[in-house]
Amino acid sequence: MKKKIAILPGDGIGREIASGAASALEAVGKRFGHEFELEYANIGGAAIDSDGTPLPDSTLALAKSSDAILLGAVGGPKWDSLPSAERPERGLLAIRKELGLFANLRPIPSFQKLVQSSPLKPEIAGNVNMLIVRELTGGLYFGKPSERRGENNDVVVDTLLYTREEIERIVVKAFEFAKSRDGRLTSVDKANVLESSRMWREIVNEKAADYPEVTVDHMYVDAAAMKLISSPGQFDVIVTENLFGDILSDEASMITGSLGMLPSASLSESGLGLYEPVHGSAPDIAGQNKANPLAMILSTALMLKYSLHLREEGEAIERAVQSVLNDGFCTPDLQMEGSTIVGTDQMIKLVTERIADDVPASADEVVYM
Ligand SMILES: NC(=O)c1ccc[n+]([C@@H]2O[C@H](COP(=O)([O-])OP(=O)(O)OC[C@H]3O[C@@H](n4cnc5c(N)ncnc54)[C@H](O)[C@@H]3O)[C@@H](O)[C@H]2O)c1
Ligand SMILES: CC(C)[C@H](C(=O)O)[C@@H](O)C(=O)O
Ligand SMILES: [Mg+2]
Repeated sequence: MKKKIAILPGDGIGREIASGAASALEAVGKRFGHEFELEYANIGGAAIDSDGTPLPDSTLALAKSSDAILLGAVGGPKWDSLPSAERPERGLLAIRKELGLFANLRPIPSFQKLVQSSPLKPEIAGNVNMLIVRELTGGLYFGKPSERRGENNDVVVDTLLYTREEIERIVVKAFEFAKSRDGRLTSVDKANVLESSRMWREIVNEKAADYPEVTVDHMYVDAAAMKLISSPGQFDVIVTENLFGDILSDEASMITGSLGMLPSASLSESGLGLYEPVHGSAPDIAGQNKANPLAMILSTALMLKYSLHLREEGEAIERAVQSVLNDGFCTPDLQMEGSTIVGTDQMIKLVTERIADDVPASADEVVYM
């Protein structure tokens, strides 16, 4: 089977970890007899430098003509002083909007082997398997007006806007995931203050009638932030609006132990998917061979499962990652007893070799989604 994959490395560690995705695909292709045609394009700061815009038309065209898209990360100090409409992050927001990638899935599992990496007590962090379903193309990120005003530019407005349809489709997506998992859905909002959250809650309650097998509860976002730390094991699927989901997923990464461990999938109604780590371009460690490439490699596994419908192949990557961690290898962002710290390149090599080797499933296997 031949599939075309767009790879958009972006900036900072995005460029270092993207090679992990390519190596993993090469190993999967060899072992399972698939041909992956990888085409690279710029996005973010790299695209500002090459084309003068964070999302060149050619990058968007490549993404649209591909079977799936892999993205590293965008942004960095070099472009931080640009006006907000010209920043690297705008390229990321624009590709999400242009491709209609409204459903961002961020699985948060605990790995037994990594339990020391979490600042939480092992009995709290050790038994978690949650999925954050984040709305990705609406809310404060896209509402207009969003501008500085007044004679001295000292008044500012951002707009949190959602249509009923936008909320319905993400809520339905979350119910579907909850139905196929543990049957528990937590909708996170701020309905004690925000009108948008009141409509969100109304829609969740309406849709609940179609999913009698799913138990629904509502939680205010401030309380949810606390519960993620005090009792993360209580969550199965969380559904929430764009900004709340952004913040809560970085917080939740500390349950697994590092931002460098969290992959994500962003899906459209047509089925096109973009896969990227939850983390950013990490300028503080870029170019030092210190970045954890596993979030990117695990995003590649999600791509195989959710866009290319190659579940066995995706699980082969997840199993290879697990096996490398079980043998005590980790990048500097992780902590394990008796571990061997390796760099980005070596971690990529270790995982790639084990994809080729067909490692057996381990007893504490983590399946991301
Ligand atoms: N999806 C994206 O492209 C994305 C996501 C978040 C932030 N950003 C951008 O990235 C830039 C830096 O933002 P930030 O520093 O707030 O967030 P960040 O996620 O880049 O980094 C936060 C911290 O986590 C560490 N970290 C992140 N990924 C890691 C990995 N794979 N391995 C080891 N350590 C890792 C970093 O070293 C840093 O200390 C900004 O320009 C921001 O806008 C982009
Ligand atoms: C870089 C930024 C625009 C982005 C977001 O806020 O969505 C990032 O933080 C993420 O989580 O993917
Ligand atoms: Mg974020």
